[in-house]
Amino acid sequence: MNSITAAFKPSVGEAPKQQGTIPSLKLSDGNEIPLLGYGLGTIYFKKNASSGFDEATVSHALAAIEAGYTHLDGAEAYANESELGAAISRSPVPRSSLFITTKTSVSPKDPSISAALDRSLAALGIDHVDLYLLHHPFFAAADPSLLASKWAEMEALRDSGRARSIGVSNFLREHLEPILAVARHPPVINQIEYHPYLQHEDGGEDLVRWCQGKGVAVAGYSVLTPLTSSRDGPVDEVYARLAKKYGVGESEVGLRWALDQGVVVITTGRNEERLKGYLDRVPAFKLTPREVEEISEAGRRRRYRGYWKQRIQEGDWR
Ligand SMILES: NC(=O)C1=CN([C@@H]2O[C@H](COP(=O)(O)OP(=O)(O)OC[C@H]3O[C@@H](n4cnc5c(N)ncnc54)[C@H](O)[C@@H]3O)[C@@H](O)[C@H]2O)C=CC1
Ligand SMILES: O=CCc1c[nH]c2ccccc12
Repeated sequence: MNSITAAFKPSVGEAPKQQGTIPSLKLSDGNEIPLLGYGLGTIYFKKNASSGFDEATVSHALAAIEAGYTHLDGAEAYANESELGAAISRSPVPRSSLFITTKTSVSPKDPSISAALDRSLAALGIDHVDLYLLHHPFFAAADPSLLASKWAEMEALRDSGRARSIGVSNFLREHLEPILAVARHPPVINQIEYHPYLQHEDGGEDLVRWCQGKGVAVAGYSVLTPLTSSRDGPVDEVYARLAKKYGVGESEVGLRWALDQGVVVITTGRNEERLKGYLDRVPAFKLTPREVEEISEAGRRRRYRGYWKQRIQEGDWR
């Protein structure tokens, strides 16, 4: 067992973890990231037409923080960084106990990553983010040399202290290699869609293990896809059996499948009971390597991608 999976297993012979406390993973730059995060990308509400500010989003983010989620995942593209900022400032949890991620979509219209981070910090009402990510590699589709040059801009943000850690999202090996070849501060994490129906093993290549082997941690989003947008599939029987065995919900089995591979999980939701249940139950059990593989094996019988399909079809990616 590696130090990552050890960190999220039930403690044996250690002081019991405080209920609702989420263990962390040490990143390659020495900073720590809580293994379970709450995302603001997929809780949509209509913005109030007059103020352009959505109180319902603030309430849900605040409820997540109050439940014990200290890792919050945002992005400039989600257009709700002000709402996340309001939740941060209204919450009783000190800023120093929170881990705030946001992301930039590098666009030809707005090429300065430093200016993008300043906009995000202003909207969030904070002076640094814990993790700043390049949201996707599409900006470099026509000119791959942009991967290294934009990464140098990210490194300057880390040097400035405005981003404590820097990483990428939706990157494949072909996008990471040119960066790893020249980086002073290599990306600490790659946040990707990861679930049993999208295991990134194309052509015998295992992107998750490849990243981890290079010191780039993996964070998974849409981990619960078999229970949400791609239901009635081949993993259902295994989820149901393991949920019964461990006395937990199927969502919790799905989350553990990723965590037990050392993958940080970004989930979300508006159902407070379900979210609190994750904090209570997910750290309290662990799948065996055989059970993880059983889910993976069943998942390989279906292929499904929820995000970024259109950009891939347009040839920005594969
Ligand atoms: N970097 C990127 O390109 C992307 C990042 N993300 C980040 O990840 C976060 C989470 O993404 P999701 O796909 O929403 O994650 P997810 O796969 O964890 O799904 C969360 C949803 O599943 C529902 N759910 C949980 N258990 C269920 C069950 N048993 N039956 C039915 N529904 C159930 C929850 O209510 C919630 O709405 C986003 O908010 C965003 O922050 C998401 C997409 C792309
Ligand atoms: O981050 C990925 C998915 C997502 C959710 N909401 C938005 C808004 C704009 C771009 C991407 C996304």
